[in-house]
Amino acid sequence: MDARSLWKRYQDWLYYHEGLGLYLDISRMRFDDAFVESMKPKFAQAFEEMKALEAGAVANPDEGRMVGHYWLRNPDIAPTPELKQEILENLSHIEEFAQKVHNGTIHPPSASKFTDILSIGIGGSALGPQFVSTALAPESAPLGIHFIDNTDPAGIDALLNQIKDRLATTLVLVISKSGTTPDTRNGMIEVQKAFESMNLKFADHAVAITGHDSALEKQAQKEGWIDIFPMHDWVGGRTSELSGVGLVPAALQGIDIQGMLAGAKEMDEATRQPDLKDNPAALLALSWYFAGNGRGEKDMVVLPYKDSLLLFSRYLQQLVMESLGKEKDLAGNTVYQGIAVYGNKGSTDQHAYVQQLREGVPNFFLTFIEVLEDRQGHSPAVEPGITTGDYLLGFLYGTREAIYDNQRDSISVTIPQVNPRIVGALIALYDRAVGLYASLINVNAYHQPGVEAGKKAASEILNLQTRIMEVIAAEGKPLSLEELAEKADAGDRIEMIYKILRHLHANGRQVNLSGNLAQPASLSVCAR
Ligand SMILES: O=P(O)(O)OC[C@H]1O[C@H](O)[C@H](O)[C@@H](O)[C@@H]1O
Repeated sequence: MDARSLWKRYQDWLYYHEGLGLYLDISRMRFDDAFVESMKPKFAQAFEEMKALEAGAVANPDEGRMVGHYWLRNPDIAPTPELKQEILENLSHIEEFAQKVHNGTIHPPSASKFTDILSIGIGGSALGPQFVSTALAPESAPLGIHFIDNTDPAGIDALLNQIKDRLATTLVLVISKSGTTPDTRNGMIEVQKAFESMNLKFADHAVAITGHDSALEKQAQKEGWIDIFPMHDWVGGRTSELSGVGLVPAALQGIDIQGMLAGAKEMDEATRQPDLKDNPAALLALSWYFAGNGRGEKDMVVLPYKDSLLLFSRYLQQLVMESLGKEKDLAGNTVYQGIAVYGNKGSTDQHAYVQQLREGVPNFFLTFIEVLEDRQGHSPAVEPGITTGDYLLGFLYGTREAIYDNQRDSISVTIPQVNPRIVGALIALYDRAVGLYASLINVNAYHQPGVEAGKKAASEILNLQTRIMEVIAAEGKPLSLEELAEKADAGDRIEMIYKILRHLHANGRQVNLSGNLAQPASLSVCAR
């Protein structure tokens, strides 16, 4: 297509949201009118399903749950007055709590104010808060935030070392919708021990954000933690940033959570439009469907050309891949659906993998995110009349042109600046795009059966470790791996037994291994 035709296509398909100052350009997705026509019946159904979802239908049939994250930013559309009331009360509770922490009404036993937040959570109980903190935390945030989002002992040590002098003034958020995620429970136990080692009462520093009646809620109540914020079963982890999961840490950092909610609400109104061309989420879903032939045949590469949006791609990985990456569709067909997401940040990534995107395997489509405001304040020239921000613009659009010239498609989202309203709007835009796309491919976007399989397998490995340790302790003399597996009635798990013993040995724990670690059959093990 020549420049003139491209310019016309750009204008024909340009979406602009005046209130938010957000542009969406899908002109570099090379679909034709026939494709758009062919998709209209699917979109009509998708809009119907989305309307029912927002009205309180059980849109998550596999778990028998409603899907209500849109109600969080517009309680008026909640399906019952009780739900509306709960949402409003929870929001007031969050704002009052943050205010009391900021003014010292709520403070640690030995100081007038809390100085730091330690957030312990994983998946949707971490990725949203991490993305928003990186994007929006003010330089002068009243409290700094730190995240334990994994059960890595060294990672926990590194973080605790970082804040050890401020533990006495640290507020701990334990975030877990289920209240039973092992990684989060482990992090909490290690942090509790750190507090106890410094004669600090953990409960005087702890807040729970968790599902009603969860094990975590019961623990927080029993131990008298500072506060508990409820999570509803109709908000999934990956769509929980505008629930207490995201709003409590954001408010504590002095981020304008009402602005986030307002931006999301404004975007939700835009993505309710039944006309494809007036609906930015539908335009995204159309582009994704086209790119991957409705089967995720191409990966979604997300490239924000702004450091503060660094974690947006990581946030989208969970939102997109945990929602769409499903083996079965709603009719029970095996479909192996999904869209792989990766990315980091623009211009930086041009020096990493953009080489492959430009010339290599064409198995992706790019999403550029352009922020019009370069910075707060004046930019010096790095060349006559040229600033660093001009370079960023040049690199973004230069890359867009270079890949398009080599038949690689891209979407461009342009926002005026990174602020709470716009971040809220971006979250809402992708919530809806994923929901519409899920309808187009007929999958349930709101459950995650695959994750349970992983958790189950992990607990079986831990049970095996307990079993073999019991056998080793009882035996009292060296055992070969074969003998140990036999006695533990785990003959088919001998390789895992070897790996468990290798890990214990590497950490100097409980077992003595003799023989050559590289020749497992030579090994014999006895209790330390
Ligand atoms: O918030 P939690 O219940 O601890 O769950 C944390 C995460 O666990 C699993 O990985 C789920 O698939 C995620 O959707 C969830 O965000």
